[in-house]
Amino acid sequence: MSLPRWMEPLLEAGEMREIDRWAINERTIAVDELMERAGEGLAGVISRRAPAGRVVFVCGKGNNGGDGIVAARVLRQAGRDVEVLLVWPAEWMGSDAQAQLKKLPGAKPVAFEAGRLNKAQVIVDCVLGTGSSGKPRSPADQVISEMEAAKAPVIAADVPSGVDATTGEVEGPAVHCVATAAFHRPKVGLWVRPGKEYAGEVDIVDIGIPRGGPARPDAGLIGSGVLREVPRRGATSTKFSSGNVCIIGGSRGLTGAPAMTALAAMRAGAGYVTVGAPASLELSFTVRLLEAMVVGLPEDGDGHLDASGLEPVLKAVVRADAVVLGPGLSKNPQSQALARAVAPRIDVPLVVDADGLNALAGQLEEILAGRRWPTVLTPHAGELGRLLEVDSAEVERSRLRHVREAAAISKAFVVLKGDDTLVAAPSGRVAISRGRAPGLATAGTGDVLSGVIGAMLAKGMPVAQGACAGVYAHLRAGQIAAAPHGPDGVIASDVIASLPAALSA
Ligand SMILES: NC(=O)C1=CN([C@@H]2O[C@H](COP(=O)(O)OP(=O)(O)OC[C@H]3O[C@@H](n4cnc5c(N)ncnc54)[C@H](OP(=O)(O)O)[C@@H]3O)[C@@H](O)[C@H]2O)[C@@H](O)CC1
Ligand SMILES: [K+]
Repeated sequence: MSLPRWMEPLLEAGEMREIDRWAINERTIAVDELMERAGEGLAGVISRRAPAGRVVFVCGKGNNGGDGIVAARVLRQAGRDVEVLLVWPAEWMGSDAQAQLKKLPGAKPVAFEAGRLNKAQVIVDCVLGTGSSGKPRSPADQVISEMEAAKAPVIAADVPSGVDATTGEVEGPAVHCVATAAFHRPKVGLWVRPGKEYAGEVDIVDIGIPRGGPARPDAGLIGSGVLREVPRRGATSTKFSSGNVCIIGGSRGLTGAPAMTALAAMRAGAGYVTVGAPASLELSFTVRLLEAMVVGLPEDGDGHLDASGLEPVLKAVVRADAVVLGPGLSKNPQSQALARAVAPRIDVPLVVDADGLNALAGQLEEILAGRRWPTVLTPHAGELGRLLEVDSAEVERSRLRHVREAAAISKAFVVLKGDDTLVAAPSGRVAISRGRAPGLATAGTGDVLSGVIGAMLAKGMPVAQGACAGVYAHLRAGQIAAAPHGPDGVIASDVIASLPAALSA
């Protein structure tokens, strides 16, 4: 199935190779023609981003190196001071790259030497591209470390060397680039951390591959078009048709979380919001949430939801169109047992967040197996690690693999939060947020996200679309909240207040 209109496709290395092969074999476009356009495009990116000074190209033996040699020729012909350094002996290079070497005017390429990087105003990384696999091996590893240590900014051809184009994983040395010239389409690894941190700005270079190629990408960026899919209020709307969200959570000391989830759901357009929380805490919600309903639920006498509350919870959610389970729930064993009992019994779309997720740790498959309605899980790396029983550092190393694994096991849609928020479907499809909203790096913004997604699902959006609309609106609200004074000092309440503007754009 092709990606929805609001997703901008990203390619894995294998998919790019398939497209290249198709263009060459089926559309009779010669490799050197593709390489010529890639090199010209790369030269254009260099001219725009680094218009003056010496350009030092560091070229590997594959076609990525060939692209660099074309760009070096184009810039030399335009009068730029250009040097080409080869990582491997010229005779080891692929035939297409060797052919380009012969066309290079001016000084011959020389073997790589770290000292030569000192004279560069800009370094162009053409060592490894989509043909690379695994940790960089010698001599590429040493060269990559030297480029990383050099003072001059680095621009990458197609993908920063050391970054896995398909996964964004970085197993050994890699180069932090100010920009990456992505040929044909950006590769997935440019948008997934840690690879994303190395890619810098991503400039897309058209290399003349026609439409209609063979690859059916399964990953893409969430585009602004997703907000056009959000149902809007109209003349015949009622508070119920706008979306009825019920939030179950809260505990002594953790009343802010469900309150923010509720406010976020309302600001994202839900017309009717209920908070179900420990009975002794009812007043704190009543005074804060003027527009929401509050239902006091059985508790242990110390402000924690009690496992005996299953039936009252099911009663509280009976008219809801979507439920958010977990904000402020706490790790109290009784409350966790309640969450495990409630999750399979909710017959509307369910968002599980925060301590609701911790309740599912290690039992994802069993607990969610009985659900007949879609589920969205919204973990950060630590919570995903607990769900899958792996270290959070391991999740951070391979974010794409782990989010897909959790979605496959749980049959839920999994939203792995971060600057590169990843939304994985059980099918393996992944939608990726562009990110770049540092204002969101503060307490409570996760509670806001679960409320926004809850509102989208309550409005009846299909689950993948609703989750992505929620992620996009939340991101944009984070950017709007930071606009007047920068990201520092943004608090989650500012993000909530910015949601209507984010959704109206
Ligand atoms: N195909 C096309 O039509 C077009 C492709 N285009 C461009 O080509 C790029 C892909 O080119 P590519 O496939 O030649 O591979 P590329 O990334 O240059 O180098 C791989 C070389 O490195 C080696 N190597 C591998 N892993 C390694 C490691 N871990 N550590 C060290 N070395 C390693 C491996 O050799 P090995 O030692 O494994 O035999 C191989 O020689 C793509 O990104 C785009 O820029 C454009 O020009 C448009 C047309
Ligand atoms: K590269």
